[in-house]
Amino acid sequence: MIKRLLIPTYGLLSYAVFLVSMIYAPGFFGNTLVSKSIDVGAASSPGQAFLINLQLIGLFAIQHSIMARQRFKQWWARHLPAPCQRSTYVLLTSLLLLLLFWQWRPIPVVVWSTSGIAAWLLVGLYWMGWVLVLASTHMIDHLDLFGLRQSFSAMRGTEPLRPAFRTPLLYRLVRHPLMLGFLIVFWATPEMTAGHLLFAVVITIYILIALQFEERDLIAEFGATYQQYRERVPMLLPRVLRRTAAGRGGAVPDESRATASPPSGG
Ligand SMILES: C[S@@+](CC[C@H](N)C(=O)[O-])C[C@H]1O[C@@H](n2cnc3c(N)ncnc32)[C@H](O)[C@@H]1O
Repeated sequence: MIKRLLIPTYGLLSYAVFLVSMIYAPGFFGNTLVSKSIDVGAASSPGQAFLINLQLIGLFAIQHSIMARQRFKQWWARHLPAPCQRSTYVLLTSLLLLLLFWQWRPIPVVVWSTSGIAAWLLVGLYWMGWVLVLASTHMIDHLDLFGLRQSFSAMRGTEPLRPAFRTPLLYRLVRHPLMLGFLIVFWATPEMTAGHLLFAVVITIYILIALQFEERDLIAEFGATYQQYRERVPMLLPRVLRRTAAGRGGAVPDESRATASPPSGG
């Protein structure tokens, strides 16, 4: 009985910490609404800021990657009740994000700056990125992604259903709309500073690598269904945009094929 109450309480607390980080994030990356943002904070030399910031991203990336892998999940299934696992992952991810927001050092060298209509368009694109992020979590399974479904199943004393493979709406346009939303958020800014650019470049590389591993797991789980999906639907750039780019003379590589062989290991 105690376990049945403790597990959902833990799940709700983890979700609350996640909400705090996700409510703060748009202000942090958009340099708006909050006092400590990506371009505002304690002054340090560019070299020191660079090193501290790299460590903050590194911590987040290491935790996020290790805990998302099947081998790690099998290992900690022996130490932690199954319904708490996703909540713990969400809790640690959110705490590391909050640490990054708090400790991030600005490097205020301006790389590009826009004004007028271009600036407004970039701000609009930035907020569209967040809408894409939020919508995508609901299209896959918001409650499962953030551990709430598992917690409530424990409260009812039932086994949570394994999430099914799904391709609703945005997932018919690209395979990773949630990550596409994040990439838009990190790059769409009217004024790009060196600190912001550092974050955008490193996290983009990280996301592109992490997606190879995620797809490897998805193929292991859903087999031919996911393979066919991969052949049919582009990874991040919708076909209509790729055709436009190709029409303008830009050579657009086929992402589906480019990612056909995920890296080994991990
Ligand atoms: C944080 S979500 C990101 C989903 C996707 N990479 C995206 O950017 O939209 C990661 C979880 O979604 C699951 N997932 C990804 N694509 C899926 C699909 N089409 N159907 C069901 N689950 C999916 C993965 O197994 C993983 O547990």
